[in-house]
Amino acid sequence: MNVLVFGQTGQVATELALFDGVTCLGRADADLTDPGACEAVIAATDADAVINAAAYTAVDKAEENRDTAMIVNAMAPTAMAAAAAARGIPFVHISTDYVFDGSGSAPWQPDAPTGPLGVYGASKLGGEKGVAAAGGTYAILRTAWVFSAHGNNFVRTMRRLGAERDALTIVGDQIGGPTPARDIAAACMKIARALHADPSKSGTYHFSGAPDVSWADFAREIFAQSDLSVDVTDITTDQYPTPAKRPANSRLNCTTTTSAFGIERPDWRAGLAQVLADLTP
Ligand SMILES: NC(=O)C1=CN([C@@H]2O[C@H](COP(=O)(O)OP(=O)(O)OC[C@H]3O[C@@H](n4cnc5c(N)ncnc54)[C@H](OP(=O)(O)O)[C@@H]3O)[C@@H](O)[C@H]2O)C=CC1
Ligand SMILES: Cc1cn([C@H]2C[C@H](O)[C@@H](COP(=O)(O)OP(=O)(O)O[C@H]3O[C@@H](C)C(=O)[C@@H](O)[C@H]3O)O2)c(=O)[nH]c1=O
Repeated sequence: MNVLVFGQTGQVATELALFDGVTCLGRADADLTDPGACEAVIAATDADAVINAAAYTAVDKAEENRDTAMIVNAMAPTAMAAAAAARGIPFVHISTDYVFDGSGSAPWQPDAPTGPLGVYGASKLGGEKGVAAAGGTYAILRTAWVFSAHGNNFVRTMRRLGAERDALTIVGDQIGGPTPARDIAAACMKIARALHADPSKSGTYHFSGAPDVSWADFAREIFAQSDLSVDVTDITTDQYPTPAKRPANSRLNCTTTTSAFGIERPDWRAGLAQVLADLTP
């Protein structure tokens, strides 16, 4: 199957590029600040499916760059979904746990009420709504806390800070499932194939790594597996002020992803070991 991917340099796009039949589009091929250009690329493609792995992902910066975040994360995916619908090919769109308000402690079901706390989450929710309303075959795959050997992510941040300091304070009251980018790429490919065969599987799905942990415990595991001796102290969200609010409860219930596509939650600790091996020269 030939698959057109928006995104080239990002964590998930880099992993998607490793699959046969995938063509990745960078900014020079399709700039998401120009939704019409994204639409035109799909109108001209002979691909069997489209995956959108590009997004404005700078959570704090989005607070002051609302317009760009909205165009890239809401308007561009909406235009892509319309173009894919017009061509009759499935569209897989990646979204985020940050569409939820983080209340409670139960894992969020895909049809649970949304309530983004910041601009990034609101812009991603706008994209979800546009994709679902476009009338084509689609999957919205919400994931969380993505990490890989390249790009910006918590693992690389912790490795950098851990090399400089012997003690860190990390938020311990935000809980979620760290997710290896490699597993997200594999899930997107499997879902694209399944939708191609059976459009009735269209809908919103969840996919995150297991077990759920706090950022502080995620950091502890990163240091343990890296043989770095760093003392991690839990702090509360209030003690780590940021421009954008983050959800306290980012747990995602992924059962419908397993029942519809046979995709299980990956153990992120194994994914972390792979990523650290890739990072070590
Ligand atoms: N990172 C995370 O922790 C999480 C991510 N997600 C979602 O997963 C998906 C993939 O995220 P991830 O791989 O981490 O993303 P990255 O932040 O690693 O990469 C973002 C990608 O989007 C591209 N991009 C940004 N703006 C534009 C633009 N205007 N035109 C063209 N390309 C653009 C970037 O290209 P360039 O290098 O040119 O800027 C880059 O390739 C996104 O939908 C994200 O919202 C969901 C949950 C968690
Ligand atoms: C660096 C650092 C961060 N933190 C906290 C801040 C925050 O609550 C948490 C994670 O910080 P980050 O800024 O790396 O994570 P953040 O950019 O918020 O990550 C999010 O990115 C977007 C794209 C998503 O879609 C989400 O799923 C999620 O992965 O760790 C500390 O407590 N101490 C520290 O020293």
